[in-house]
Amino acid sequence: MDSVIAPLCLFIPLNCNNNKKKSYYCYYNSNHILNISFKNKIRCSVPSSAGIFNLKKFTAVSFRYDHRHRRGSSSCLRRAVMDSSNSASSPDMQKPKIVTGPGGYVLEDVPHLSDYIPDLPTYPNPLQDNPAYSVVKQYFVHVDDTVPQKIVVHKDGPRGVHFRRAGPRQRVYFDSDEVHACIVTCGGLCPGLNTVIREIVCGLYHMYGVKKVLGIDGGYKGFYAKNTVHLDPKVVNDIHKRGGTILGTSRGGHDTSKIVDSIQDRGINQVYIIGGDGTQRGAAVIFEEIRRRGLKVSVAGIPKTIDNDIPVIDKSFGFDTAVEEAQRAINAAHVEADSIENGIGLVKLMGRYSGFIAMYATLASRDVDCCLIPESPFYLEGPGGLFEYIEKRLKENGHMVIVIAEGAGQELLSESIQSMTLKDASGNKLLQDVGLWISQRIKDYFSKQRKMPINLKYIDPTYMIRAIPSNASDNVYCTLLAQSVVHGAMAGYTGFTSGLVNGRQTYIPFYRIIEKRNGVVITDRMWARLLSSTNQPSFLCLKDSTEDTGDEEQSNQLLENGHCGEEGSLISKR
Ligand SMILES: Nc1ncnc2c1ncn2[C@@H]1O[C@H](COP(=O)(O)OP(=O)(O)OP(=O)(O)O)[C@@H](O)[C@H]1O
Ligand SMILES: O=P(O)(O)OC[C@H]1O[C@](O)(CO)[C@@H](O)[C@@H]1O
Ligand SMILES: [Mg+2]
Repeated sequence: MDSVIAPLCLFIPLNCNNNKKKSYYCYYNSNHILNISFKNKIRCSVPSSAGIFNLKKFTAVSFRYDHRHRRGSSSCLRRAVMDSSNSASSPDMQKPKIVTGPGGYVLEDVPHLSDYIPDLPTYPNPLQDNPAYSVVKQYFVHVDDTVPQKIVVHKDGPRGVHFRRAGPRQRVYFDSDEVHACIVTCGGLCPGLNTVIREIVCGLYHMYGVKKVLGIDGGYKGFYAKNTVHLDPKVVNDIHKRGGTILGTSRGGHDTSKIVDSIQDRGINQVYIIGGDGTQRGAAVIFEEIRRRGLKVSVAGIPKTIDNDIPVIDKSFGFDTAVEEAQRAINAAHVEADSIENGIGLVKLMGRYSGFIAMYATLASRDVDCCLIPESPFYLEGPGGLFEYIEKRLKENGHMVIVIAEGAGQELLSESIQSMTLKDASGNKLLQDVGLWISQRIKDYFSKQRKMPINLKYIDPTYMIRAIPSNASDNVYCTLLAQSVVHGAMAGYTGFTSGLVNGRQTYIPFYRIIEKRNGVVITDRMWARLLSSTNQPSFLCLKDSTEDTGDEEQSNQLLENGHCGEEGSLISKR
């Protein structure tokens, strides 16, 4: 094994350490020369033959100059990656941590700081002395506790994939005084963002005695282009009562090396990243860069998306609040439609690629006659089409309510409107307004082709359902997520997202969260329930629904989520 011992203390020439705000990195180049650099500009080189290092095949390891150990004219570098066979840049480190056991047991484990930094000191968990927690029997989570992804299993089937159970560990990898945490929020708004921020700050402060917490202003770009704010329990005390995020958010602006430079320069060692699928992708590359540089920095994600499109987890926070708020719009649409002859109430709800909000709002409301989502293609004219169904409903009932997700029918829009390929700053496709488009098509059809007077009221509560504070149950959920993520980072886990799986808090490796997008499975029972509640056409001919569509994603989801045969779980996305 090409084992290399770096000295705990390294003397840096005087001209390199005269500014406390600067960070110095040391890289071994291919000739085994130690390069000391500031912001990637090499300042001086020390040949390994100086006898300090015993280097063999050792590349791309970085050290952070630690100002706290500065003594006179000499400086001390933190002991970092020592073993080239286990170095942060080794391909082995990039592989998922899979642990297998008897009966087809699989643990998809999360990375740990000790995977790439040996000999890290541990400390007793300060919670053991906290009067609030010390009375709780078995408060600490057993190291071997894991949570199954599939809870519906057959007698002879494999035990399947598991995730590490979240919660406080007996020993932690950070001394409380050493922790310098930061929190960032990215992507679109979602009810509960402020609650998660509040509970991370309060969790760090009250459970672990951490006093240094920074808020990054305005999403990823805030790391290098904006100011930071100090956060403590007093600052965040009331923020859960407000919608939005006190930190601000943004799309785009993810520059990995600038972000990690900023983390290093500020001496941050716990990074809490709240955001959706794009944000978690960004978090994964930040984690990889941090690991490549061999830094003792935990990177933890908290999944956020109003669209509920993040896989593996039961649901995302703020989703229930959004569905509840959507009820108000649907109710208004129903009242309007019911009060006039041939009234049609049309409500557009969020859901770029996934129709969960529309589906759950429809199911909850019972006033909706037709729900249109991106996962279920539909057509307007001809037998079995939307227009035919609207006419039938109006004749039967005198009014009707339609809910449409913003991503539904986009293929129809691009046929009639010249296709636009505009994208937002994060690269997400900008959608055309399906609500306005379909309103016009319905009006045109009934006035011009059917000569039938209708009264259509279009309600677009898009931003109203995500700009509000979270409701009571989402507040509790946000608290559990925030505390789980704090326990995980303190325990030295990194490169993970904290999420609810089958009702239990878990740590999920980033690659599982970002590998695919979750959507409504239209061959699933939940969609069948919706169809039977609205009585709308499925817009599928019999051939389509019985034929194997070859959509592996959908069939996998059906099996993976334990949907077959499982009844009664309110939190699963069935
Ligand atoms: N593949 C990626 N690699 C690195 N960063 C990314 C990637 N995708 C997105 N990001 C960054 O993540 C941030 C948020 O992404 P995005 O705007 O897609 O929102 P999101 O997190 O998916 O949330 P939502 O879609 O729920 O609003 C942006 O700053 C974007 O630059
Ligand atoms: O207008 P913005 O802020 O980009 O957000 C709109 C998008 O955000 C989402 O709510 C996802 O966060 C999508 O449903 C929607 O398309
Ligand atoms: Mg997204």
